[in-house]
Amino acid sequence: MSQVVRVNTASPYDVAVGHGVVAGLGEAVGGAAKVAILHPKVLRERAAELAAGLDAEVTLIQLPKGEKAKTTRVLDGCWQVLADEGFTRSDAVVGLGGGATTDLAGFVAGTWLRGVRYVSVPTTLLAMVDAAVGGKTGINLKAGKNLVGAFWEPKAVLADLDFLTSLPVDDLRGGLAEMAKHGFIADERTLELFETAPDALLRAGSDELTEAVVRSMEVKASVVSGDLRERTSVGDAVGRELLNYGHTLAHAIERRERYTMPHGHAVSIGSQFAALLSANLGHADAAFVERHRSVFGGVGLPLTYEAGVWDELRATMNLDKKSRGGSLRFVLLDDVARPFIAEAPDEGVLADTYDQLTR
Ligand SMILES: NC(=O)c1ccc[n+]([C@@H]2O[C@H](COP(=O)([O-])OP(=O)(O)OC[C@H]3O[C@@H](n4cnc5c(N)ncnc54)[C@H](O)[C@@H]3O)[C@@H](O)[C@H]2O)c1
Ligand SMILES: O=C(O)C(=O)C[C@@H](O)[C@H](O)[C@H](O)COP(=O)(O)O
Ligand SMILES: [Zn+2]
Repeated sequence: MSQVVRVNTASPYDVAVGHGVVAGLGEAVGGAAKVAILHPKVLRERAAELAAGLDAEVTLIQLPKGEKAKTTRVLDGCWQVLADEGFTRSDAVVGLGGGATTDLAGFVAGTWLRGVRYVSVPTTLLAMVDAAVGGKTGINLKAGKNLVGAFWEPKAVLADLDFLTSLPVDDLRGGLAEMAKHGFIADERTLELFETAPDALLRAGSDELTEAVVRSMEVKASVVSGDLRERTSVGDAVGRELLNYGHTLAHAIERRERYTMPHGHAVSIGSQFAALLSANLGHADAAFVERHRSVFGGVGLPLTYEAGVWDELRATMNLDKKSRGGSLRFVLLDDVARPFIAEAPDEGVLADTYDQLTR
């Protein structure tokens, strides 16, 4: 079984999803004479197998694990390798790994010679449904998450579900957090799957997980097709910022944790905060807040965070990309698929909402 989800931006591309779709890598690199495959250590054997199957001179670049790949030092190291190997504008970069790998690899591709062909091969659930699709690439700084980056779209995304069989269950959970987010922002059926089959969603290879993955990719593809560069949120007409639901607090927590908390886990906590804030601003009702707890909590994701650290988190949020001038902006929901932007919410309400989250 394999399916294709189309991303309809100015440079359209396909996301192939199914078992064995990584076999399409040769075609996706489009006749490049040199190909660099960036991958974490855990995928070194798969990277070597894929390299052997390509009709190109392949350079394997092993990256540090997880967020440690998204640094200026690693980025500089990758540029040096491409320079040493003589990569030109007709060559290609492949990101084989989770979202940390695809964020870094996409940025390497987008910046080398001001941009070369990029192919994304996501190998975690989170990367398949979110990070590998949509062209956001970048790295973290000590000052904050994803503060440096660029929009650089892949020529193709190959989401091979076979990779999920080796993924630890906690990494599956991280992907489920972004999928639950996609459910709340746009897709009631996804939420039903979380509510009726949470155990099946935690099992690589289940029909329920495959259905939810494809639905999630469709949500992501549809939003980025309408607003690739995150420019159109005005008043209640919310563009790509919709995909940032739960991320304002999540990114501040990740920074506070020095990027050791998995992104999806932070998104789960941040989404609880977003639901509570919406209720406290008089929008969502108590049942909607409770639905967040049961959907994210039902697959074992965290729902609360430490008391007494609001001031630090709040200061980090000033650099959130949705902020304008000194004002915070939050993407919130009245209900499923009913978004609005909360501009500069009252600071007292924000602090009280955080207090509720810590209980
Ligand atoms: N660009 C975007 O639109 C976007 C969207 C969502 C998240 N992100 C970013 O994605 C990152 C999180 O991605 P993630 O959750 O995939 O984390 P990750 O990339 O750190 O991967 C999690 C772990 O799984 C390992 N791994 C990868 N594939 C494996 C496999 N098939 N089997 C066993 N282990 C495997 C990795 O080496 C890592 O240790 C964050 O940096 C986040 O900011 C980006
Ligand atoms: O694709 C998007 O747009 C998103 O916001 C998806 C998020 O899940 C993702 O974590 C993204 O990297 C956040 O982007 P940022 O612009 O807030 O750094
Ligand atoms: Zn995210």
